Amino acid sequence: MTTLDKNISAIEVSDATVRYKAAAVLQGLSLRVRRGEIYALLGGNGAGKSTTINALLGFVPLEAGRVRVCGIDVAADPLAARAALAYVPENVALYEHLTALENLAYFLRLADGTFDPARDGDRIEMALTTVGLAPDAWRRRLGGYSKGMRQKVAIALALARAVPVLLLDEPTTGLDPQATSEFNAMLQALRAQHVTILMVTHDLLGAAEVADRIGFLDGGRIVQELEAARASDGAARFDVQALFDRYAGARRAA
Ligand SMILES: Nc1ncnc2c1ncn2[C@@H]1O[C@H](COP(=O)(O)OP(=O)(O)OP(=O)(O)O)[C@@H](O)[C@H]1O
Repeated sequence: MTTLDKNISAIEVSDATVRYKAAAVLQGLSLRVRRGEIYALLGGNGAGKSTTINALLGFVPLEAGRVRVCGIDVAADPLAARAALAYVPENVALYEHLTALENLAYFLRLADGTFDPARDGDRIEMALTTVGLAPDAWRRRLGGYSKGMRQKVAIALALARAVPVLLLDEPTTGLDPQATSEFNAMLQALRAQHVTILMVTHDLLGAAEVADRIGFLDGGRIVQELEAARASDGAARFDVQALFDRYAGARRAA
């Protein structure tokens, strides 16, 4: 994984404008996520959250501005930028008829032809352990997995590939409280490995539990940004009432 350097931006969006036909969806969006940081991007329907992810992945052209991932300009070198990213959609697409171990081995070999599960299997096991997938599930087909378990496999794949930046789209939607709490624990484990995470969500309270910073997107730009206070044990804490007030303020300001 990458070295933790809080001064280097893993994600840097500067004055980005994206237009679909007549409508400007991102309107001068600026956003920085530091290495090893968990950033939650909140916003109402149509605020431009998915468009922000698509801009990071180089799937939508910018009318103005710039997007960089680990210092790589997405427009100039989309393949190199994409190699630094793992995108985990709300509904993960992996092979249902393969086990977790087989899925990881297959996709790792696809990403790197020299990958050999017999020699490099430790990488897979470490990744599955970090995301907290119970070992008794490793040899079961994904067809019988819950949504939370599939998500763990997708994130384990990113970890095994040593991808420095994760983009998570609505990761806790449809997870039950147990799976949500496991997801939160997994994010802490990823943070310990200095993975940078941009998480798009509608869940303000969930974001307050795991994020280092929360940004509110409205009208295609960040209208409020809040940083968690650090407790003496190092844990990030938000004042939840202040968050709600700021969110309401953000929506009025937009
Ligand atoms: N390919 C497209 N062509 C035209 N308009 C689009 C396209 N994709 C998104 N839009 C519009 O851009 C706006 C922002 O969409 P986006 O999907 O980025 O919002 P969002 O914040 O992710 O919303 P949600 O929470 O509903 O997923 C919306 O008004 C949407 O209808």
